[in-house]
Amino acid sequence: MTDLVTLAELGGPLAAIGGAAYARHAYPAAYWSTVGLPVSVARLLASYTSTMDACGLTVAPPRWRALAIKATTRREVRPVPPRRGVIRPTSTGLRIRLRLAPGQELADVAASAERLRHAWGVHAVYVRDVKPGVVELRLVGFDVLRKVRMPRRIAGDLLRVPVAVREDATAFVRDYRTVPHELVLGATLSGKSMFLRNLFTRLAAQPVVLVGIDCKRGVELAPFAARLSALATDPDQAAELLPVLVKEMEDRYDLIKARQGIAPGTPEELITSDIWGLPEDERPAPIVLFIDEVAELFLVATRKEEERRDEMVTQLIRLAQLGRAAGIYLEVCGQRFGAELGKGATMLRAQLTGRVCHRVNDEASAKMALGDIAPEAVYGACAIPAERPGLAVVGDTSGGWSRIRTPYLSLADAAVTCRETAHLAPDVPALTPFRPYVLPVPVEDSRPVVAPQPATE
Ligand SMILES: Nc1ncnc2c1ncn2[C@@H]1O[C@H](COP(=O)(O)OP(=O)(O)OP(=O)(O)O)[C@@H](O)[C@H]1O
Repeated sequence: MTDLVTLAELGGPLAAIGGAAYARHAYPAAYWSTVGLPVSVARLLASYTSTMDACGLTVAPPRWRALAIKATTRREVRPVPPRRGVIRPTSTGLRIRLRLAPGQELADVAASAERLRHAWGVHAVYVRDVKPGVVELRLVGFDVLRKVRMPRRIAGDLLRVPVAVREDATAFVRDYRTVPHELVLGATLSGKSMFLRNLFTRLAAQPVVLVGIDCKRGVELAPFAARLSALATDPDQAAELLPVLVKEMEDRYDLIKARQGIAPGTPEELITSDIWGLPEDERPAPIVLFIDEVAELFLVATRKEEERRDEMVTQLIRLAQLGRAAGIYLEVCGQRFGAELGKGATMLRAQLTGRVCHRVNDEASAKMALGDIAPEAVYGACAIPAERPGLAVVGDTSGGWSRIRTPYLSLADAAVTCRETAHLAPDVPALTPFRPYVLPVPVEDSRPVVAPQPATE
């Protein structure tokens, strides 16, 4: 007997939801039970009006309708819920649009999300604004952050890469064109490297220059050597690499100036255009600089190191301030990033618009990542359990935040991707001296080392 459930078998209520999408495909019964669709759809349809009423989301009907009901029937005039659109199935649950009644707003529906979740027996209900007067309810049938699978259909683009899944089952897309620089914070074993690994491998498939500073002697980034255009594995090497990047940025500004016909002496801050305005054949490739364990760049033991530190911090701040227009983006990773790191730390942090905060050891660390952009997100970050590495709270300067988790990606798989995409690394001559040595891949030879000889010879 077939293990499939079709629209016809699911009965009448589903037919009412404009279920063309259901009708076209037959889904395995296991699928339905995982996402709890039959239950929630049936419940949703059967209890829609009463649930909305109980949640305070109904309004009195328009006067003309009340009069018509009174004139034509003996029914009592009951309040009406928001008009419901077609229920659309997704791989994780359902989506449904509601047309709000006059006087209602998104916050009214959002405030009832928890009550709706219980009423319809789903894992979570999320609400988002679609357009004035219309909101979308997203019903998620199970915990999508437990075993992460990236949504299949995501529109990626140059410097726009999906890296994780949000708790509402949508993809978290790292978009360098809108959020040029990002800070990734988290305690040890919280999943920072996994985040960088996912991000790195996604970017590796694009014509983007990838540069790394990994002061943990390269243990995190060295496996990606094949795709890295430059790698510094200690503060000394970083001190040599950063001025080269700053020079590259200045050269790119000169290129933009030359194209615009602006006099060469014009201060860089006055130039509003960027490399994206250049014709494609003249446009330099974008550079993404990954810095793992940024605190290592700040720590000093001697006065001489202090000078070097100050120089590096100044260069990093310049890259963060002016890099975007030159197509240079920063991905800074660390366990803590506060004023105690020293001069320039808070100034640099202020330039890092995107914030990803994994599990942290104390509230102060969460505040360093999220306190200045989304104070409520700090509590979300403090509640991340240790047994869920990779779970993080992501916020940006718009004040919005959400919980995300990266899919598991083994280091070996990431390294293979980097080797396969090595040919995509654009050539930046200035970075050639910093290109990391790539260990040759051991080739398995099935031939015996010593040729067998017959014993009787
Ligand atoms: N999204 C995830 N799903 C499943 N396992 C994960 C995920 N993220 C991280 N892990 C696991 O958690 C452990 C720690 O992850 P990771 O090395 O990324 O942490 P980290 O914050 O970089 O730690 P450290 O700072 O000590 O290097 C690893 O064993 C990794 O496999």
